[in-house]
Amino acid sequence: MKPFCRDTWVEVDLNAIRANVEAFRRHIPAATGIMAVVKADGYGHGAVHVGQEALSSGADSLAVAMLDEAVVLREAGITAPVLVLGYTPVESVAIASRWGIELTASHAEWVEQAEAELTRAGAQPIGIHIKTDTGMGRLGVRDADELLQVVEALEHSPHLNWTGIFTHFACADEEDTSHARAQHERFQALLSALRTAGKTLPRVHCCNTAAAMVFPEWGYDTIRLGIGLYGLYPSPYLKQQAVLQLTPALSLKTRIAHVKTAAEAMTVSYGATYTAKPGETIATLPIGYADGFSRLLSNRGAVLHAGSRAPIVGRVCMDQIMVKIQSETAQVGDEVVLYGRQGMEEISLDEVAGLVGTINYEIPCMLNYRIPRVYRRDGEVTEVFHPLTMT
Ligand SMILES: Cc1ncc(COP(=O)(O)O)cc1O
Repeated sequence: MKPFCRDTWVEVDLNAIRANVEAFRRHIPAATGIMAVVKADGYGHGAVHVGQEALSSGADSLAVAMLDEAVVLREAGITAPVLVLGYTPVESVAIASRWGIELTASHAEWVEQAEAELTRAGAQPIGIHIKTDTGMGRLGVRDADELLQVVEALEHSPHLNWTGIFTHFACADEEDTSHARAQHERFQALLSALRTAGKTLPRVHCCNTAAAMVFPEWGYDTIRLGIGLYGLYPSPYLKQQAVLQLTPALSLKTRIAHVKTAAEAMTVSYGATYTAKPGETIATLPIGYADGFSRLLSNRGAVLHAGSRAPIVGRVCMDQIMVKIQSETAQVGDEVVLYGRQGMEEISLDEVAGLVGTINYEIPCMLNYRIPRVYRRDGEVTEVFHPLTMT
């Protein structure tokens, strides 16, 4: 039995994941590692499968946003180092200890509370990376005094090992590099302050995809590779620069569920915002905004059928969309590409992001539990994972 009962699915090309890791491997210094960022369920691609492929392709650790995401990786049998990049409530630190997961600290009080919690729980020690805020304005210590307070709190915490220090760039994907350079200078000053205070530095990291592309020499001990792992560029500017050749890993596909040719003028979908002319062929596809296919694509987006673009007509519904098919021979069951390539045509995540007024990062992250993920290697299906039925 097919593991899913609606003909709409994501395809993830594991060869592309491997190729993207190898492209960065060739670009960054040999001594710099690769931490594959698989938060948000691997940017919608599937954290476990992408994490495993990244680790077998040259990455040596993984990163996620929250502890729950890290536990999923461990429950799937992944034993590589996993870092939680976001804030973890102190009440949960014993879970990190149980699964051997590294956490991020941004202030000394959290360290003291975490130590007390681990002592209370009789837990094993965990690794801690200190986050420094050099200009992202999100999490992290802001100056050398704060940083030294966190280091000293860690030095007085038998259950917390200082295993890393990092910062995150806000503008490394932009043509103007002044903000990124200023952040890097602040980061270097913080590292110098630690050395002056006689501290031995643990793993140091700062680069996201954009910084790794533009400033590979800032790789330090590891880069944190997110969007580039999935074959997407951090910005239109860096896509145009094409410092690296990346291969998009995700496609979104479906099959025609219904097709008709208008005998006379015919309105389509809620609000009757589109009127098909006599002779136009309209196909109905089983995907909608409840799947994470944006309603902003109503009367704006397009799909690929028989190697041609077919415009979305009428409003995107919760579970279905309608498209104006070019070919006379369209049939129920024909494959349609919503994101990705078909023949010589492509609908890129960049194009879709532009149509809905967001960035390419958000588009795959929106695809939710209703859409099964089909993994392919060398063109063959290796596994199907359906979040709706396989929890
Ligand atoms: C702290 C942190 N680090 C790294 C990333 C990955 O960024 P890209 O997807 O742009 O590579 C995200 C993030 O929040």
